[in-house]
Amino acid sequence: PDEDSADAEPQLGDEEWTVPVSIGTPPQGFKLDLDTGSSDLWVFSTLLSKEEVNGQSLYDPNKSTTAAKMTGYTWDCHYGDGSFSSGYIYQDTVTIGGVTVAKQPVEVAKTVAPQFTQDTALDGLVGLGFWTINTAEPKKQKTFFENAAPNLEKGLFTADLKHEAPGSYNFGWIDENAHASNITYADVDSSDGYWMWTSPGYAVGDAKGINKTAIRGITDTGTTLLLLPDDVVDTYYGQVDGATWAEEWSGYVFDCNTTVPDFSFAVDNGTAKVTVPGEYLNYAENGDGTCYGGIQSDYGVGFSIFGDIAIKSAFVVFDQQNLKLGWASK
Ligand SMILES: CC[C@H](C)[C@H](NC(=O)[C@@H](NC[C@H](O)[C@@H](N)CC(C)C)C(C)C)C(=O)N[C@@H](Cc1ccccc1)C(=O)OC
Repeated sequence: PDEDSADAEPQLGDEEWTVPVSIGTPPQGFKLDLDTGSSDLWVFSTLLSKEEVNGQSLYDPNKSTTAAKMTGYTWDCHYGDGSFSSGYIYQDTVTIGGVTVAKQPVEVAKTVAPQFTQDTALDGLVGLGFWTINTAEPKKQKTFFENAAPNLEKGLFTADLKHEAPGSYNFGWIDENAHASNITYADVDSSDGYWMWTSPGYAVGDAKGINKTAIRGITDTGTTLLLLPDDVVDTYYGQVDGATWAEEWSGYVFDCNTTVPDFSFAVDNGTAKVTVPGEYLNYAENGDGTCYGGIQSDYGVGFSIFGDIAIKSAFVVFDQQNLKLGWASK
């Protein structure tokens, strides 16, 4: 079907993926990070002081004939990585991958954290979580997808991120050519507003069976790494020669020449599993001959996070209509 697809460009060495988004009339173009771990659509704007802008594209509602200020509304985001952004809200026409939503609440940034100012690769976020964690006041607003879903063939979207290559997000349809195996679905618990699910277990390297231990976590396209419970992380690095937890990097590191084993997590009752190649788990060079692992601890978050390192190892279906999360190899 001519349903809709948005190419996702990998940025900064697979740290984040952005897609082209147009807002307003005439359309103003932006590179936004589709983030299933949050539910606010916000964009750098002309309201920002110039010290907080570093080349990002700025949305100017005064230049859009379809912009309408939502008087009295504000928004205020605080992310798990300590970053933040806040401002006012306009309704305007938003188009992503051929899907257009008129009157989409567009949160315009008046303040952004230094992490965002420094991140020249993105102009804002498109939250694809559930509206219950949208931060708009006095009334929470629906996400772009929740507003678009009624006009889509299916109430789902898919993420097909790739290692150091452009990926794609599709809205409303499943591209059967994009995945190799059957799609195995897990139940989603949306009560915290995230795409929360439970993996029944994991395996390190080419181990045949799985260690049966429940891993409850969210699938978050906006988080780069794979953050797991300490016992799983310790078991994994127990099989990585010379891996140690380094205070200075506040994480597990190992010699860059180390062969790093695959990591697999089970879906459903363990019948299916997703294998993250060891190559993806040697995430980044620290510059001193040690490399930073793609698997790290979820300590302090309260749940695990299946971030981009896991997502780019599979074809993922975010089925909001049936509250299911589908995983397939590709
Ligand atoms: C803006 C609000 C959204 C929903 C925010 N979401 C998040 O922080 C989740 N996703 C994080 C984002 O994907 C982030 N990495 C995107 C980049 C570009 C900033 C985390 C939990 C994996 C959140 O839950 N914030 C928590 C604060 C928090 C969360 C987790 C850990 C610590 C602190 C909050 O505001 O709760 C009311």
